Order: sequence, then C-alpha cells, then structure tokens
Amino acid sequence: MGYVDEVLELVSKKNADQPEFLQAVTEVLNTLRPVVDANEELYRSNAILERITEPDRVLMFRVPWVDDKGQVQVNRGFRVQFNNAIGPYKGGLRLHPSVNLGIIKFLGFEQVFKNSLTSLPIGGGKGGSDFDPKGKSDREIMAFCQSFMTELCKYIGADVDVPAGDIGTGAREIGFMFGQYKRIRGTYEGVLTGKGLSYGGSLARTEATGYGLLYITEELMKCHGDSLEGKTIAVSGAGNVAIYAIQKAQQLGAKVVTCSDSTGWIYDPEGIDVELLREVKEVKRARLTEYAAARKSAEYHEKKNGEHGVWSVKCDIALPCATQNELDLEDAKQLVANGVKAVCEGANMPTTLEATEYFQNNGVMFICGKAANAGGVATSALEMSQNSERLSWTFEEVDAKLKNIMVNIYHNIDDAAKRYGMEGNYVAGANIAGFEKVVNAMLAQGVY
Ligand SMILES: NC(=O)c1ccc[n+]([C@@H]2O[C@H](COP(=O)([O-])OP(=O)(O)OC[C@H]3O[C@@H](n4cnc5c(N)ncnc54)[C@H](O)[C@@H]3O)[C@@H](O)[C@H]2O)c1
Ligand SMILES: N[C@@H](CCC(=O)O)C(=O)O
Repeated sequence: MGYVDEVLELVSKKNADQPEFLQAVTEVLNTLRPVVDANEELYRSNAILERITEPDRVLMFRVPWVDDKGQVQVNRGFRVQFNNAIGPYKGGLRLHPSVNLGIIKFLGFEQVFKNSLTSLPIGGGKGGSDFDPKGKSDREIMAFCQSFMTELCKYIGADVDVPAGDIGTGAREIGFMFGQYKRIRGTYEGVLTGKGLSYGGSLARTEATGYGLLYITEELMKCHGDSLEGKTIAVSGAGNVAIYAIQKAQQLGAKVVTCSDSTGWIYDPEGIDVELLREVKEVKRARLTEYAAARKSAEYHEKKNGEHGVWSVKCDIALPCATQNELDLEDAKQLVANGVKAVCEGANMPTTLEATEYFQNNGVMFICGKAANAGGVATSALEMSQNSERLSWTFEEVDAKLKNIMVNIYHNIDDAAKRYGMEGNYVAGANIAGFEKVVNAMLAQGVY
C-alpha cells in the first residue's frame, strides 16, 4: 500500500464520525499522489501527510447566553487551529445549527490550502457554533456573540489567530465580537477581519469573495478564448458570496438567472435584480418569497428533496455559492445535459466528489472553492496589512489587488496541474500549489 493510501486509511479510522472532513481529506490526498510519489522518502520520514491532516489544536467550549424571555440557552463553540506554518491561523466563524466538529475540521483543512494559494502570509483555521441566528433579535445575537468571544478571546490575537465571517456571521456579528474582545483584552488590534469601516475594516472586503469568484471565472474563460459577455449563469445561495458574485457577473456582461436560500429558489429569466435581492436579504433578512412578490419576472420554487433546484436551469456557467454538498451527481448530470461549460465554486466544497469527477470526465472546466473563493480570505489578509500599518486603502486599490491575486491563483493552479501532467485539472493544481508552499515551510521549521 502506498503512503497516500496508508494515511487515508489512518485518517478514516481516526475520524470515522466526520464525513465532511474525510471527504475533504480524500479529495486533497488523492490529487497529491504524483507529488507524494516524487518525494515519498522525504515526506514519509517527516510524517508530512499525518501532520498536515491533524489540526495543531482543537478548542471546544460551552457558550451560555440569555434569550429574550430570560431563559438561559447553551450552545457549543469551536475553533480549530489547523496549521500555522506560513502565518497566523486565519479563517471564518460559521453560525448554523448544522455545525459540528467534523464540519469545522473540513473547513479548517480546506482553509490551509486556500490561504496558501492567496500568496499571503496566513495559516489555516476555522470556528463557529451550532447557534442558529435565524429569527433571533439583535439583543440575542449580541448576547451570544459576547459569550462566544468571552471564551474565544483567550486563544486568538492579531499575530496568533484572526477569525472572520462565514455562514451566519456578517458585519453585525463581527462588530459584537470585536467589542467584546476589546473590552476583555484591553487592546485595539486587528484580531478579526470583516470589521465595519469605522473601526478597522477594509473597503471591498464585503464584496471580495463574490468579486474574486468572477475575476477567476473571467480569467478561466479568457484563457480558453471566451468571455463572460452574454453568458447565462446559475447561482445558488443568496448570502454574502452569492449577492456580490451576481453583482460582478452582471458588471462583466453576463446574465444571472437564479439564486436560492435554504427554503426555496428563484428563477428570474430577465436577470436577478441584485439591489432588490440585497434589500430582501441584507437589510430585511427575509425569505426569497419577498423577492418574488416584488418582481414580476421572477418565479419562486419551494425547495424539494430529489429535485435539482437552481441546477435544473439551462446555463453556460454554474456558480454554487450556498453550502457544502449542495450539488450532487444527479445535479451534475442535469447541468452537463443542459450544456454547462464551467463550474466555479463560491462556497466551500459545494460539489460532491462524484459530481466533481463527472464534470471533469465530461469536459466541464471546474475550479474548486479553495482557489475560486480565495478572494474573501485574501482581502481579509489585506485588511490585516492595513490594520498593521494603521492606514486604509481606497476601494479601487483593494479591488485591483484582489483581481491581481485571483488572476495569479488561476495561473498558479494551471501551471501546477501542467507540471504534473494533469493539464486542465484545476482541483489537482489547487491542491498541489497550496500544499507545496505549506510543506516547504513545515520542513524548514522542524518537527512540531
Ligand atoms: N463570506 C465569505 O467571505 C466566504 C469566503 C469563502 C467561502 N465562503 C463560503 O461560501 C458559502 C456561503 O457563505 P456566505 O458568507 O455567503 O454565507 P451567508 O450566511 O451570507 O449566506 C449563506 C446563504 O446560503 C443559503 N443556504 C444555506 N444553506 C443552503 C442550502 N442548503 N440550500 C440553499 N441555500 C442555502 C442561506 O440561506 C444564505 O442565503 C459557505 O460555504 C462559506 O463557507 C464564504
Ligand atoms: N469564511 C471565509 C473567509 C475567511 C476569512 O476571511 O478569514 C472563507 O471560507 O474563506
């Protein structure tokens, strides 16, 4: 049995109850086979694969808070500090009832490679809680965030670990957490990113993940003699990533005809009205039924198990921007039958392993999330730079740096795939390019 298979077996035994983590590790290690084969003795003697699949540290803690009725509620908080070989731990905080240790570990593991691809000095981490922000008052959100940070603040810092947003954590939550960190630790530092503009946030961070996704998609099309002009795009999700992906796609001449939330989806053949979507989702925090009620051209469909949802719509490009495993093999078959040319992941691991393979075997250009959605964390790193030098850059400066980073990521993953004889396999290219930098740093820093 080869080194990769030995480690896959070991990781599977040790983490049998964590399917999402095993899925992420399986995808990465399988694509690293040629690199591992070329360096087997060095990696094996240094236990590189065993070390890179085991987090540096897992923090799990109780988060008690008082609801509006005076009842004490208890949630579970997590922070997984996965790998800091190339910089302080960096990654978001997810607040969603589905959160468990396996999900935070898969996200932290992905973050190690994604952050490496940005070319900026950030290690990988992730955190969150099974707290459900849906339907909670602002006071309840504040109570939860303050309690969460009361424990988390012992383990983070501007040069140690810098959390940020993810599903369920936006500017409001980051603000409450930043206030509590400052109150307890007594220091004003860039300990979180995604902050408000009046207290250390970066212009363009809100837009960065969605914009970055379109910059890399545009480069992919350009390098294949095509463009986004006139293309029909299907987007899933209706949160931060989806909204700004839709906005940038429209600016670049494409028409986005779908979006979704956890209860239903919209088909709008005239193109999504992104300002209306922002009003419904960002301001009112309402359901997509409100979008449909306010827009004549929009059809609203309830989410039904076993149906393809947004992936049933004919499109040239699909951009999954909601959550993990939201696009399965049957969805992939439907998209291919409808003539999809490219799939680029705005969310983290939205495509199942089988669906990814189906796209790759059927000539669909596929860029995985750790490359395609890296613009968010890259701009977080730019926010950290601005905080360190106590300066703020203009929107145009940050946006230009973001675009440059995304274009470079495309070429780095393309080159890495070509170096190992896998031209066009951007999943392998992303994993290899991300892995090489982290492993070189780990080897240089000795056994730890
Ligand atoms: N925010 C960032 O900077 C960033 C960066 C990189 C990757 N991501 C990833 O992008 C994805 C979306 O994050 P976000 O920041 O937009 O979160 P968000 O909370 O702003 O929005 C998530 C959206 O997805 C929808 N959603 C959740 N589960 C769904 C389901 N099963 N089916 C359909 N829709 C569903 C929600 O209703 C919501 O509209 C996540 O996978 C996240 O990890 C986020
Ligand atoms: N949660 C986002 C952003 C992380 C950050 O900005 O630190 C991600 O998955 O990359």
